[in-house]
Amino acid sequence: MGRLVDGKWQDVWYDTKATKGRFERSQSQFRNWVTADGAAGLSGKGGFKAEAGRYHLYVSYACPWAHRTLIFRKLKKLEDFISVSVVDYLMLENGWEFKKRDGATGDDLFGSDYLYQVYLKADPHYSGRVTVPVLWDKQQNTIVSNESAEIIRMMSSAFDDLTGSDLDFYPAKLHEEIDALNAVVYDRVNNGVYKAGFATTQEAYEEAVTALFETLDTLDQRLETSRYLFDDKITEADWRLFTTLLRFDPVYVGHFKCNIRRISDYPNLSGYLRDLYQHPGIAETCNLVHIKGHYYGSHKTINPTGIVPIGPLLDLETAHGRERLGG
Ligand SMILES: N[C@@H](CCC(=O)N[C@@H](CS)C(=O)NCC(=O)O)C(=O)O
Repeated sequence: MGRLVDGKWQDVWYDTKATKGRFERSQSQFRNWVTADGAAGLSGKGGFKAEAGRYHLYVSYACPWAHRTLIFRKLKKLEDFISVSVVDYLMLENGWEFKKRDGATGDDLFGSDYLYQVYLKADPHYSGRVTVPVLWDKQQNTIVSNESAEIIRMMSSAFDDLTGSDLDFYPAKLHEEIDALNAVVYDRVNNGVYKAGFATTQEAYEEAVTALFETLDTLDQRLETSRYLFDDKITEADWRLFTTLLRFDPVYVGHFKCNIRRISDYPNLSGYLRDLYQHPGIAETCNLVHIKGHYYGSHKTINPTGIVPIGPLLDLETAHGRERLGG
């Protein structure tokens, strides 16, 4: 775990001293957008037109943020249009590494050893964290974006003329509602588990865990009568919640001490998780060996022995019974 400072790698863990033990996630710095015609998007510069074979994704199967992009690449039929490299699941003193083992592919573009070397190709003086996912432009040789929330929005629509996909996970009439729910789920659930797990004071931990379970309780109620978060059509908000729910019982309950309840204890969230997992194409994007191996093996300040628990037994394949709610 570490960061680049003016282009030099430094091996440092998150500093929570200045924030009373609270983990604060830093902002992603590459914020350009791929658009259908290459015009500038909501932030950054223009010049990134949607074209077949031009872009490359760097992901980790372990990472919930990168997992979003793998799901959108699959569902939006982008696999033949955007290539992908998968980092090794262990993230140690050199940050994310490229190795060819257990589904990790190595760096298919440059043969790099470490992901920070890819960041340095885009900006030799980069300062900041070296995170996945990364959307790379093979034409301009730079990073388009390292912000998953924005990469999935690009994938949602920019390539539609090429792929012929008309699946819309962010329908215009729901923009405000989806954005509002995403903001809560991001703060209290997606990032909430990290705030609990990386807290270094009791107060910071309890604050995060309390907010997390209050929100899970509310979501479970919402899903009592609604198959997905917005009635019977899957939206972006569902996929953003899914990647955290998938990791919850195998990792966040134990490793991040998010243990008031398990997802399997929630009557509706548990079936909802299975429903999304069983959606065509999704199981192939899920890799529990990388997920468990990464968290338990990489965070030595939390789990010094690196031992990966064998359990829990998961039932992701069993019937979810949610067809009764429509969709
Ligand atoms: N806001 C970013 C966050 C990405 C992120 O933090 N990814 C983690 C992996 S789960 C990472 O690469 N962490 C490395 C680090 O913080 O040094 C996004 O959603 O794309």
